[in-house]
Amino acid sequence: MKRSYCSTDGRVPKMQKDMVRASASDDDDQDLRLIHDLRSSAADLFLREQWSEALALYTRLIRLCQDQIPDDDLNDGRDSERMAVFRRTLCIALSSRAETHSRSRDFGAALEDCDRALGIDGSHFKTLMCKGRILLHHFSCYSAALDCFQKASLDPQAAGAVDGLIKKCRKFEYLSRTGNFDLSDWVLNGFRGDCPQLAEYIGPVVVRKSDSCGRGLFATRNIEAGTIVLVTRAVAVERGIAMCEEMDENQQLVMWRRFVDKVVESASKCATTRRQISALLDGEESEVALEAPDMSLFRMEPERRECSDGEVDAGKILSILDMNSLVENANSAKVLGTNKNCHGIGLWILPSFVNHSCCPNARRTHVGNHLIMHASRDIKAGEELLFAYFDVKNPFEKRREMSVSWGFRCSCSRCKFEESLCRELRDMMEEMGVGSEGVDAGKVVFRLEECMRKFAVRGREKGYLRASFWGAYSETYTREGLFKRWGRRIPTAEAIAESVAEAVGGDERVLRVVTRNCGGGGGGGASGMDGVLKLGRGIYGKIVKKKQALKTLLDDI
Ligand SMILES: C[S@@+](CC[C@H](N)C(=O)[O-])C[C@H]1O[C@@H](n2cnc3c(N)ncnc32)[C@H](O)[C@@H]1O
Repeated sequence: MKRSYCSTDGRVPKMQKDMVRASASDDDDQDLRLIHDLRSSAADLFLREQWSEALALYTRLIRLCQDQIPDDDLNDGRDSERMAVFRRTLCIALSSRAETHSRSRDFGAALEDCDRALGIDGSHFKTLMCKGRILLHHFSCYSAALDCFQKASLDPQAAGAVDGLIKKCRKFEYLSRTGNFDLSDWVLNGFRGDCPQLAEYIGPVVVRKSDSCGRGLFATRNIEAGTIVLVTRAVAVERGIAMCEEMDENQQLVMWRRFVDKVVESASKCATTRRQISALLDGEESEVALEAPDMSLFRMEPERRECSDGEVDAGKILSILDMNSLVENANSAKVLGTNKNCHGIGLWILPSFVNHSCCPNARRTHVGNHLIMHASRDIKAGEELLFAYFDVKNPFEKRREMSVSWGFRCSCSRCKFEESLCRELRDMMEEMGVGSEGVDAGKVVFRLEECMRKFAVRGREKGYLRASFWGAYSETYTREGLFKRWGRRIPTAEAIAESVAEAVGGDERVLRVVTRNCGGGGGGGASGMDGVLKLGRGIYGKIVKKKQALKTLLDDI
């Protein structure tokens, strides 16, 4: 609604001019009053956290200002006083609407408004702060966020308030480049206070086609055991506290529903999130036909951002979540800083491309809503990084059942080896009661070791079979009576733990066997301690640099 005060030929008679001036100034007063009223009502709604109502008023205010500013007057320097007021008000209204969008978690729309406000006033303090915070906390664009805060710091309003954010951007930019994370202080402090804020980090990994399992995550260079390869925040996580150790079915269902709603909401508010989610495998399609996405999909660069509300197919999301969501408390994972009865389920995009193996080489640690993935064994360049989707310290048949319940038949090197065990060895194992219920665990261990000697099973394959009958080993080494009876006739707990960890990766149960068997966290002397620390590195990765922090984590087992 742009008003013209001119007659068709452009000239206005004197009397008419006076009348027009008077009515224009009345109109002006009215417009300014309306603007003032809208601003204060919107601000009031904002303070009361009534986001959608506040958004509606800010949108009216923005339209009103825009209608007063002729198109060619934007940014052309011909500013009348009146236009200057509208432009200033438009900038403030856009900035306030950006803040409101941000509070209602519509970060894409918030950024669009920030950019429009900064188009009017490139040094607008409130907008620079809003944009910087969104880029830092939501889009993980640390350099772009730093740029905003540095500009904001020149404003007198900054008064040192920006220094902390500038420092944080610099630190996060460094972490996202190097992966040099260290949670030692938080661990040594007994996980007190807020959990550490982590930067997004994509290490030496790439998504590409895997030979037998659709797409997978592969190492782009040799990776040493313990190295962090990925730190990434969840699209959404839902948690609940179990009354007993496990959640009942009803609780699980409620948690799942809330989780699905959160993912759908995130997807509906951000096009990048929608694109990332739709690149994941869903139960309906064949993974053979799926292409590996470009790694740029996982980096939220500012120029790739095109966020806005959009349609989401909730049915498809549900099917994707079925295949890709991860529970935090799993044998292949460690949750730091939460109560043991707290159970969480979440969706992390890049880790969703990690396939399963019964001899995995990667593990995850959960800190807040972040997933930290590390190599649990040395990994060669070009090798696939693999998680254990279920407890792989089980015999072959049991693992086969579990992989089928996941919808696939695992054909990892360990499954292939155990499937192809020669008939005689299998018969001998069966005959000796290896793996049967009710058989003395020490005897099972003793007999299995005998069998492997007889059939010259060596190295990693020995570790595979030991891991398959881990239950018997664990019982034998931790139950005093059993250990007294069999201890001298079987290998030491450290030797078994090392062989199992080499073959299929260690976990807390393996560590517990070593520490208990050697009489406490120190293990048996210096070499025992070295073994424990090595196992600990495999389980926790290099998330704590200080040895004392690692010892604290191990003591907690
Ligand atoms: C979370 S997705 C892993 C990424 C998936 N391969 C892709 O292309 O997106 C889980 C699915 O991958 C496949 N998968 C994972 N590990 C496998 C394995 N060891 N053998 C066969 N298929 C596997 C199964 O279809 C499983 O349901």
